Amino acid sequence: MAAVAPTLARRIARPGMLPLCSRPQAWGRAARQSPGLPRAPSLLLTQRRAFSNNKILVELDEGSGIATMKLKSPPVNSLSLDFLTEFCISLEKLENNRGCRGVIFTSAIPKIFSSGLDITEMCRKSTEHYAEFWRAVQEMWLRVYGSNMVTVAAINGSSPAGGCLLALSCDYRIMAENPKFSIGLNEAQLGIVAPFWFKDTFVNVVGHRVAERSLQLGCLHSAPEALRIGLVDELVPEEKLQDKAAAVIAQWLALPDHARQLTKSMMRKLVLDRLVAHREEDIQNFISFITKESIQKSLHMYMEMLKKKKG
Ligand SMILES: CCC/C=C/C(=O)SCCNC(=O)CCNC(=O)[C@H](O)C(C)(C)COP(=O)([O-])OP(=O)([O-])OC[C@H]1O[C@@H](n2cnc3c(N)ncnc32)[C@H](O)[C@@H]1OP(=O)([O-])[O-]
Repeated sequence: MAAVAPTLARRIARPGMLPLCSRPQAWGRAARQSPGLPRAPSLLLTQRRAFSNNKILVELDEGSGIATMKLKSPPVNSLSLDFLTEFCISLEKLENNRGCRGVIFTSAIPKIFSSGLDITEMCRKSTEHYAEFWRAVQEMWLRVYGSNMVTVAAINGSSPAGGCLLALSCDYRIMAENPKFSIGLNEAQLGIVAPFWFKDTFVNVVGHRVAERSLQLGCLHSAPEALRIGLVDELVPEEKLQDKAAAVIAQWLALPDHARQLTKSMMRKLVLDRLVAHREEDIQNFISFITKESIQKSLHMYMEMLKKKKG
């Protein structure tokens, strides 16, 4: 896998090449085949296949067609360029496997789902690096938001900013009912601005008013508050999270794939098309924004604040 990752990173990064996700995936593809009557995954006598790279562990239950992608990039599952590259490779493998019909995203790190974009990737780097990094962030979102598969986030820890975006991009969100875990698009607290496609994804989940207030204030919502505003769909005790996620996917997979996929595509197309049509412009916007001295100062201060809080 280590040999494959830089190749994909280059494919994602090279402006002249057709981007991997030049077209969202939820349309223009034949429906996945349902393996038969839907059954609860626990009742199946099935084979599990696992594959892993440095930062993602994938398990596919071949009987139910449900895969689990476990994020395992200590200490906090930050979305670095390497992480995003490996994430997209793993997801692409599942997308290409017609036996896989649903994916659960969860974390292998206790108490943290994902800490969002890796802030160090946005500090004092070259414009080439920023372009490569931002293309990889776009790619993750295009792949998850446009996926043909049923996607469920089993949020077993805190999930700020980019971590929240990953969860928001899924079809369904279940969070561990621990009031210490928080989730939200807190970019404003770092002195940075969530791009339009983060905002659109958020609005599509919670509605305009709730999204506007939450974005302007850079809110991190506790798990109960996240349920109240519709940012997550349900809370369950942490030990029941994975079983609940599998049961939800089984329920969604009970419908004919083509009808569910076309409906998903119809609901998400506008937002996906907007980024696909303006991908390069969005990268340039990111570069102009992130290279501002004031923004670099804000990010530096935020990282210092994280270190102080720790020490
Ligand atoms: C336009 C752009 C849009 C941007 C979108 C984004 O996603 S912006 C991202 C917005 N994200 C946020 O605002 C989240 C900021 N993070 C947090 O709030 C907390 O770290 C936590 C709640 C995730 C975990 O709390 P905890 O007490 O369990 O852990 P801890 O706090 O002790 O950290 C352990 C180590 O990890 C480090 N590190 C942490 N996060 C990041 C990161 N994103 N990146 C890099 N590094 C990060 C931290 O510095 C420390 O390093 P050290 O000193 O060991 O070298």
